[in-house]
Amino acid sequence: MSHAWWQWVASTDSLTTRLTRAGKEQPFRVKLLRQEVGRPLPDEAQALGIPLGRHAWLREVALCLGETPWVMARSVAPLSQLHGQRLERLGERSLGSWLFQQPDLVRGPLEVSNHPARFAQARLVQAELVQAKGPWARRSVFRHGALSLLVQEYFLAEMAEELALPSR
Ligand SMILES: C=C(O[C@@H]1C=C(C(=O)O)C=C[C@H]1O)C(=O)O
Repeated sequence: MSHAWWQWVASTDSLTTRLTRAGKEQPFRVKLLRQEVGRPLPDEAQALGIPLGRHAWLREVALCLGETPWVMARSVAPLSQLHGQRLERLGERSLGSWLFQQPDLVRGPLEVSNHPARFAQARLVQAELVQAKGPWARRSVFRHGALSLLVQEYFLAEMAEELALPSR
């Protein structure tokens, strides 16, 4: 992985904040693609340490600068661990704006994938505006009290283009 991408993929602070800064004069926007209760995919359930088939809150967004999606994201939280956080009310506010306000927040290790296209398409709604293609994907589990929240992020080729990042 190039150093330029490492600065993004390995960062553990708020991606929302980084994107907002990198986008300069372009406005940062969370485009909500899908938010529902459903069953996590097997590897998502495994990452969360929950049995297969348990219901979870699922959220898929495109993180955009101006009209261009730079990152697609899919987040998963076990329904049984949600007590009053009202995450479904986030709408187009960034999940990070809530997460990084939690004083007890702990972020688990980052997993990185360099085959995100296949990985992403199996998960993300095929948004009419973008096929989730890009060089890198990452995910980690955030813990806040009894809540575990899996956040998966797919860095898109458009972001590489706009920031003149290397292909990998
Ligand atoms: C975890 C963060 O929140 C971002 C915002 C998301 C959302 O609004 O659904 C999903 C993934 C993250 O990239 C962050 O900003 O680091």
